[in-house]
Amino acid sequence: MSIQLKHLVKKYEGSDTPVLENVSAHIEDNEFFAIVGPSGCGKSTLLRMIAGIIPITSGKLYLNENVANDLAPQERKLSMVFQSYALYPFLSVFDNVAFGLKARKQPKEMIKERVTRALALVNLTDYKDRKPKDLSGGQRQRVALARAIANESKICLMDEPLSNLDAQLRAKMRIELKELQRKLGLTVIYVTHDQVEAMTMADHVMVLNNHHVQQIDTPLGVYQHPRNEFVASFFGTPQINLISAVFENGRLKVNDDFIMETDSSLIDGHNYKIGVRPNQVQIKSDVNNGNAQVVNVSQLGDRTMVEAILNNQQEIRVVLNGQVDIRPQQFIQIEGADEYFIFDSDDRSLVSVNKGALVNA
Ligand SMILES: Nc1ncnc2c1ncn2[C@@H]1O[C@H](COP(=O)(O)OP(=O)(O)OP(=O)(O)O)[C@@H](O)[C@H]1O
Repeated sequence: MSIQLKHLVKKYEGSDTPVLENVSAHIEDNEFFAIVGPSGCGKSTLLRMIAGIIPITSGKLYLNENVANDLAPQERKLSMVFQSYALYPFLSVFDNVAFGLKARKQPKEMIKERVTRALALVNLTDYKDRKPKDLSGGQRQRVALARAIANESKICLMDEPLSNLDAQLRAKMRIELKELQRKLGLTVIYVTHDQVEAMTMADHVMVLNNHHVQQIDTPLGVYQHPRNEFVASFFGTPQINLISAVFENGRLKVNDDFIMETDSSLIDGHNYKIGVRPNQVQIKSDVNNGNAQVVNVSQLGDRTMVEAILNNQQEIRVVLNGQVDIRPQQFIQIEGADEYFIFDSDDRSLVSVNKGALVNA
């Protein structure tokens, strides 16, 4: 089932400012589509409009190329998995999974077959007689998932379904969910504020902020070609460095001491932001007198994160592979970047992707 959003707008009753403006997207059949963005940006609102739980203010929603704005939720033939699993505490796992099918008065044999298969898919066959209170968080999550699967709707909407799980279980469930989606050929729309979740699971990611879609792209696309400063800052840990600079005489002047080389021709006298991912910063650490002083070092196991101050002004985060022996107070030499982005300081859009050396003014 494909889904199309055309210029969707949502205003809640009693408010003049829209929560969402002009949201358009095409979600292909069998696609895992993630909606990401900070708290309050309207992710759940968008999902609820697609589900039919709240009305669309304007714009059109197409399900399989048919306008679906006015269809009741049950007519949309989709299933939903929420952050709170919404399981019935007094029903067994089996009956929880069977609930929707029973409510629709499906034949008994068919219900048994579908529920059994759904429970097997999520590895819960041995737990079918238990009550939700006797399950772990991850198992409860899988019951909710089995219920969505048993409905055999081809579209599954998920709102932060893994947010109540501990880090280890989350990582495991991400893989299981992705596998299930592939195996069953589901079209999944997945809401999360977690960039890692979006990056690891999705075929395409929609980044929402400030009532608008910032970018729709593949996970690599949003990382390698962020359309603006917000997207660049949202993806990647630790966060991208953003350094103010002005374009003068064919070079980006960071301050009176430093200049970043660029081969882009920019507007003379205009302000830009240099965006450098921490792992793209080139440094020399075995120097007596470098251009930056280390303020903090975090050993991350396989990597070392160094926070340093360039010329007592600009803070720069650097990530180095392996365990590197660098200490606070020490000087390092920041040499430039293997790759960096240039953003326009006014509208914060991406102007170009560069590589260059940081040289003395
Ligand atoms: N029923 C409602 N009436 C009025 N405003 C609402 C209603 N529901 C949500 N909002 C507002 O709409 C905005 C978007 O909310 P929404 O729940 O869609 O955000 P979200 O991106 O899912 O956030 P989170 O990640 O925190 O769950 C918020 O400012 C919220 O306060």
